[in-house]
Amino acid sequence: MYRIKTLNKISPAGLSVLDQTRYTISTDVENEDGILVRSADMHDYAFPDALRAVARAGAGTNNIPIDRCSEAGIVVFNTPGANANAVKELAVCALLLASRKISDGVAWVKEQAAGADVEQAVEKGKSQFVGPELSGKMLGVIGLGAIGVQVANIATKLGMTVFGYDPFLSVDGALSLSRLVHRAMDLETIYKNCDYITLHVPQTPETKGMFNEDAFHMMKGGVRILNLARGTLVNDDDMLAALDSGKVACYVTDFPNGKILRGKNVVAIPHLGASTPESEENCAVMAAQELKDYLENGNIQNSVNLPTLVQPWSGVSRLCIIHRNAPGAIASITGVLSKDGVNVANMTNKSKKDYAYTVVDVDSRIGESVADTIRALDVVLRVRLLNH
Ligand SMILES: NC(=O)c1ccc[n+]([C@@H]2O[C@H](COP(=O)([O-])OP(=O)(O)OC[C@H]3O[C@@H](n4cnc5c(N)ncnc54)[C@H](O)[C@@H]3O)[C@@H](O)[C@H]2O)c1
Ligand SMILES: O=C(O)CC[C@@H](O)C(=O)O
Repeated sequence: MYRIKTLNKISPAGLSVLDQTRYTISTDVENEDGILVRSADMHDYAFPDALRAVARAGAGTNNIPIDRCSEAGIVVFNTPGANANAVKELAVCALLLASRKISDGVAWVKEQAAGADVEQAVEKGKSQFVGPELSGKMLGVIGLGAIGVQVANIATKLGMTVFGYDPFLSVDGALSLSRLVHRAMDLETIYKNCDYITLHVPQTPETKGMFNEDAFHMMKGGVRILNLARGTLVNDDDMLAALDSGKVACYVTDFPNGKILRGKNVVAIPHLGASTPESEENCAVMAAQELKDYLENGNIQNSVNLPTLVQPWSGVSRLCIIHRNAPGAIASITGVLSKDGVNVANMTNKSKKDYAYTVVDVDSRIGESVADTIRALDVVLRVRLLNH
């Protein structure tokens, strides 16, 4: 039986991917083989010995200690694109919330409910909630991944002139991007020209705090900012000052905290970007499939710390070896096999930055003693032996 721990509420459609006769799934299972997680902070999580994989049902993995996982030979998966449509739809809503004073207006109407003549109060008071149209305005999209591309494309259909910035734009991203979207080659172009700016980058050391005093200084007065990516991309103190001075006319964030809520013209959403039944299901199903294929077959797809490697079974035993991406690593592994008289039926090796993964199918059933000898090699971080 594989033991799977869930650290957040995971859609039942995802859990049903894991056959109950082979998987025990619960929030309090111990010494788990795999974890299914959404936004729970795992930075202080003590890894049990059995833990082999963490599957993030979502895009951002900044809640997971990736380096610590890699060193412990734990594969971290995410679900690229599985919630992109949900976030794109919320981004359209956020553009309107940033423009039309809808949330203030709605709250104000509720306050009038106690008064005698709501209709009259509405017609008299509505002028305080006037806000500009999107059509004809300039939008800057920072990060043209699964979400940014969709936001950029749909904004062109709202009549906006769209600039997109992504120095690491993938081939898939480029192919999906509307020809109406202009490519900005630097952030300055976005900051200096855009009336609306929306963030769709991951939290990395480079992007953390990127919206700071210097960035606001370059922006147009009255710019409207959307942040459905991560709260930490924005320096809250600098944002509060920019809101106060009117440099930023409105800040719509999916990541409220006690400090930013005190700012004027802040529209705070309770992290609803991916909260649709459709995207919760997509993410959970994809995460569970990734976990299952890794635990049962050693295949890796959509990992953020290890390479993609899918090998059809061709032997009776399979060694799955996570090791450092170092010269001589493969030779030392095959050296152990030939010394033990083990014949290799098929073997694949792939690397990603400092780490590599080797899958070896062998013709004969081998025991844990071969795996133990490989485990003892300096370059090796984790070895699993699977039998077909
Ligand atoms: N609000 C929510 O519920 C919600 C839901 C999904 C994702 N997100 C957040 O949105 C982020 C993006 O999601 P995605 O699915 O589009 O991810 P993605 O990986 O498909 O796209 C991210 C893009 O950002 C680009 N990028 C990285 N660093 C950059 C930089 N310094 N400048 C410009 N571009 C840069 C990458 O090249 C990539 O194209 C996630 O990392 C997550 O933090 C939030
Ligand atoms: O799980 C969620 O609700 C949010 C996920 C989102 O922040 C992501 O990065 O995919």
